[in-house]
Amino acid sequence: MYICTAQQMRELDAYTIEYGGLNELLLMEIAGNAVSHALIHNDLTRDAIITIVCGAGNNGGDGFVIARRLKEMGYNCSLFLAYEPQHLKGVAAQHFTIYNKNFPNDWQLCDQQLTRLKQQLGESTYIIDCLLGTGLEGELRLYEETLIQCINDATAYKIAVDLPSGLHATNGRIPTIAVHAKKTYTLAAPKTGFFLQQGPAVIGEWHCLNISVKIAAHAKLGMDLPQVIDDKLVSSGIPYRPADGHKGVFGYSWIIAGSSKYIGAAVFCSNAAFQTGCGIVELTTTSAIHIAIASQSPDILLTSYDEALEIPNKANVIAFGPGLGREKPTLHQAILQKITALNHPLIIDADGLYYATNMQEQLKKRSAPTILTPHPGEMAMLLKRSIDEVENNRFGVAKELAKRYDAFVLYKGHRTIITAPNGQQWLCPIGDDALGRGGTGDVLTGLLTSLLAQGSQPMAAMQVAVYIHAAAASEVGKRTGNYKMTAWQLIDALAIKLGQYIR
Ligand SMILES: NC(=O)C1=CN([C@@H]2O[C@H](COP(=O)(O)OP(=O)(O)OC[C@H]3O[C@@H](n4cnc5c(N)ncnc54)[C@H](OP(=O)(O)O)[C@@H]3O)[C@@H](O)[C@H]2O)[C@H](O)CC1
Ligand SMILES: [K+]
Repeated sequence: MYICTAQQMRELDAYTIEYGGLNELLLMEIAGNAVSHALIHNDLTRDAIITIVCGAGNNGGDGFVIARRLKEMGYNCSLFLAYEPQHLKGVAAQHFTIYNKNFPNDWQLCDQQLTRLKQQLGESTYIIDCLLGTGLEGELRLYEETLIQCINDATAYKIAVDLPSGLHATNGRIPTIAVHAKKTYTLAAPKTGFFLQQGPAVIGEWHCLNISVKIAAHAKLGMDLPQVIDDKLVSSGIPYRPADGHKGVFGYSWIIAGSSKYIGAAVFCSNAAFQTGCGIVELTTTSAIHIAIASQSPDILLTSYDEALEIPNKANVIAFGPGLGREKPTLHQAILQKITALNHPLIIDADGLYYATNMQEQLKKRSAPTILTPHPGEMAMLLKRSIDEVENNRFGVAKELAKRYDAFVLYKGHRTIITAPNGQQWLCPIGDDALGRGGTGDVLTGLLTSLLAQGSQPMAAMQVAVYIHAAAASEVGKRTGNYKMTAWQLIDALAIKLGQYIR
């Protein structure tokens, strides 16, 4: 499923109208119909008391269609207009006229004191938010701010049409206040703002409704749209596991990680790799922690980087970085030099990224794939910008880094973005605060290493890894509470989750 900015949505609308034989009036009818059907099938009970609040733009226009359709089907539905009907323009005005022909004067105006509206919202079981959609510009006006506050104050189940009013469709910012939706029925495509900044906090559960907009025309229009990772894609990306496979078939991961201070990073990364199906995992780390690791994880082969670096000849993927620390720059820089020259897929994570900043040109020349896995602080370090700057442009900076290093980039965040060297992007739509704990990043690197070792291509491995990692964490969080999930519990849950997604 493709993701659009507000501007891209407008261009695709215009294309649909010009080349698809549909006009704006019809598109709005299709949109309102699609939402009313979804509401009836998924949400509304027969005794529901529904209030639809409409603004003066086309988001409000969708609301007039929804109100008409629900009333036609006998639902108890009240329509509130934010502005006098004479302020309506274009197709929204036309749809209001159609509504008013079918249900003459069966609507109310949000009065100055908002007493009628507040009373109605208080008695409602559902509020359908059609105040503002993709047309929001700049700071919210005080009047709309007050209306949104009234909607949020009500206890009714709130459903946003296209997006919660007050949320900026493209950048995910909420300049003042936004409707806190339990659910969002978005039209034609989810908007980029759903996955950025404050967007995820207000959209609730979201569903995309097909309204005949020609999304497939994006390539013709020169748009490079990111896509959302979904269950199907994850299932198709899990490497095939033949029943007669032996350890040699399931790959050999070489993980270079850990230090006296960060023992856990090495343990979690290598165990995540081993416990998600990789045939053999070799961990190269400081000999000072060998005994601690061996007693905890006897399945992992151990070598030391305190002496000359031995390159395991069976290794088919290398991960470098978790828990290295920055205390031994000469040693770790030299290791990165050596492994960069090898013809293996190479994942660079955590402190490994610190050493990678000195090696952009060598990394760029690699013929085997390189995968960089920065969080926002590491992205800021790699691009020499502030965290605010990179976070304000997550899709853009991920592409820029991929291009600079000719690498795959897994840009961690509440909604992780993955990017191929050619700029193609995918977004993970799930993940919550259960993952906000030390060790979970090391687990992700281990899982990614394991999938590559088992034969996945880099893009598929990243898609599966971020999604399974997030889905497994949510499940553990549900069981233990999000305060309590440990990296070990997450590792245990990974293999079970992978099993659920195997075709
Ligand atoms: N995706 C599709 O193909 C379709 C989407 N539809 C729906 O159309 C809206 C977009 O409609 P648009 O008219 O462009 O914009 P909105 O309704 O979201 O917003 C316009 C109104 O918002 C007011 N506005 C703008 N900024 C502010 C602000 N800062 N504070 C308060 N109010 C603001 C604006 O008022 P003005 O006085 O500034 O004009 C307008 O009243 C999309 O989201 C979908 O719901 C189509 O129905 C079908 C096709
Ligand atoms: K809305």
